[in-house]
Parts: sequence; structure tokens; C-alpha cells
Amino acid sequence: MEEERVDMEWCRWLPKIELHAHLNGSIRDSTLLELAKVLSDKNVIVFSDVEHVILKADRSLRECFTMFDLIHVLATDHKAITRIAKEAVEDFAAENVVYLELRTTPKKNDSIGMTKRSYVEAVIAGIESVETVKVEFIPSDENTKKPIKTLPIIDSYETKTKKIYVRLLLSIDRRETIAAALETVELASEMKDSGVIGIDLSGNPRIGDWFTVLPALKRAKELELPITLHCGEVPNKKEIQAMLEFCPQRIGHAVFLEDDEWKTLKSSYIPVEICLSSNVKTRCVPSYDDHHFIDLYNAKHPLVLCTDDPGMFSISLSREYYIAAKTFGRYILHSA
Ligand SMILES: CNc1ncnc2c1ncn2[C@@H]1O[C@H](COP(=O)(O)O)[C@@H](O)[C@H]1O
Ligand SMILES: [Zn+2]
Repeated sequence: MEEERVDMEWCRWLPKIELHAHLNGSIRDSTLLELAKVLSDKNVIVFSDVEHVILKADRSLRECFTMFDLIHVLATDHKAITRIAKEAVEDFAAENVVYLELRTTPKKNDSIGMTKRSYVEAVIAGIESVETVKVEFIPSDENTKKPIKTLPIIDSYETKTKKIYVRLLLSIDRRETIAAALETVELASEMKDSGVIGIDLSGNPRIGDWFTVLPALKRAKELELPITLHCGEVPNKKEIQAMLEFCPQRIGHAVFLEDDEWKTLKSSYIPVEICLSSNVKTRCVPSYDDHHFIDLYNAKHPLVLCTDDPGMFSISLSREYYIAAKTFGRYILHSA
């Protein structure tokens, strides 16, 4: 027990980077309950109907997407979006994350005057309102104040002074029309100087077809926007092969690859965002011991541990590091 406490403390202390975290999957339960209470007071929902859904500990992949539909009802307006973005950055900083790429699907809601752009602006307002830690969001030249497009250099001094670099990825939901997906890509390109650095393809992997939004992803390539794809979260050979052939800058999950696809992936060096607990909790992988992390790690394939949805799964990035060390420490091959 004492050993576990010390290890967890070390994993929390370790400066970390988070590259795969969905904004609406990173909401605190307490915030969701508060938002639900407000809507219940307005008779939009019945609080007792959603309370147990919010507090449920384990969710299958299907249940996750039902939960996301509920979250999208609860966190609809600009104010709520700003609040959850602020809290998400605070929570990642508290875990000693020094570089965070937060991803979110820009949403349009005519009834409240929300456009995809105003949605992203609400997210940015939240990131910029964080006070518990110094946030470096839009890199700008000290003299000219013009945005500079360099990657942050995170040195040990900065990690001591508690600073977090935050960047945004705009997500395309697999359910979206090609027009909506293209709108997101154009928006990401227009907001390149405002902290947006790329495009993600996510959403329920059993719904929609990535070939539908492929033209939008090709457009993103033309605009030189880096792309990350949710790939192989469920079995779908044709899609996995096509995604690897598309050669995105990164992929997330990579669970259901078969031998030939593992070969293609490893020879491509496409970095993989590893989401251990997300995969185990959604039962895409039977247990931590069975996770493909260790095979990729021992093959020296570029990878990064990520949370996916820390709010949805009640997890933290520090804990993911702890789980990886505990589960795989003994299997690591040490080259001479
Ligand atoms: C569990 N594995 C997953 N697989 C695929 N997509 C996922 C996901 N977890 C989250 N999302 C995607 O992120 C959205 C919520 O955040 P935003 O509203 O964009 O901030 C979900 O609706 C889904 O499209
Ligand atoms: Zn994800």
C-alpha cells in the first residue's frame, strides 16, 4: 500500500504530455450534476433520471456514446462550454501535464445562436480564463505580439513554475455530413493562429463511414493541418487499412489490427495514442495485461499514454502511467 502511494505520487509528479483528451469526456462529475440541476429546475430534464447515469462507474463503448449524447444536452451553451474548458485545463495542470492537446467537436445550434466558430471561441475563452496555473495558449512574439508558429520548448525550469501549454484539435464526428466536416476543416485552418493545430476524426466507430468524410480529411492535408484518426477501436479491416494508407500524423487506439496491419503500422512509424483504461473499460481489450501497448513499446514504436475521456472513465493521466508501469514493467525488453 505504501509502495503504491509512493509510485502514484511519482507518476503525478512526473511532467507529462496529454495528446488525446476529448473536452466533453473530461468534465468533472460535480459539474455535470450541477448542469443537470439547472436544466431540471427549468423542467428540461428530470434530475433523478440522469443522476445515476452520470455517476455510473463502468460503461461499455455503446453506453459511452449514449452518455455523450446526454452530455451534449447538458453542456450546450457557450457559458457551459467555457466553464468545462477552464476546468479541464485546471484538472490536467493539477496532474502535472505540461503540454495538453485538447480536442473537441465544434457544434452548431441555431436555437441559441451557436456556430462552430462561436463554439470554439467559447472553448478558447475557457482556456484563457484559467487562473490556477500559467497557460501558454497562443504563442506570440514578445515584441511584436504576433503569433509565432514554433513548438514549445518545455524546460525543467518551466515545469517547476507550473505552466501548461495548451493547443486545440478540432474533431470531426463520424456522424457529420461532408459539408459539416469541411466547415470544421476550414475553421481549423482559419484559426491556426488562435491555438488550433490540427484535425481529429472521432465518434461512435460503429456509426457512419470514414469514407464519407474522407474528402474533408484530404482538404485538411491540402491545408497542411496535421491529422489524427481514431483507428481500429472496433474491428473494421477495410477501414483500418485505408486509414493506415492515408498516413495521418497520428492514430488513436489501434486495437483491432491484424498481423498485416501491425506490420504496416510498425513500418510506417505513425505514432499511436495509447488509451489503456478507455480500451479496457469499454471492453475493447479484455484486460490491461492483454493490451497491445507492450508489443508496440518493445518494438520501439512511437507512442504516448493518454486518457481519452478522464471524466467519462473517472481516470487521470498519472494513473495511466502508474497502470502502465505496474502492468508492463516486468515485460519490458532492455537492449544492451
Ligand atoms: C471512448 N472512445 C471514443 N471513441 C471515439 N470517439 C470518442 C471517444 N470518446 C470521445 N469521443 C468523441 O468525442 C466526443 C465528446 O467530446 P467533444 O464533444 O468532441 O468535446 C464524443 O461525442 C465522440 O465524438
Ligand atoms: Zn478518443
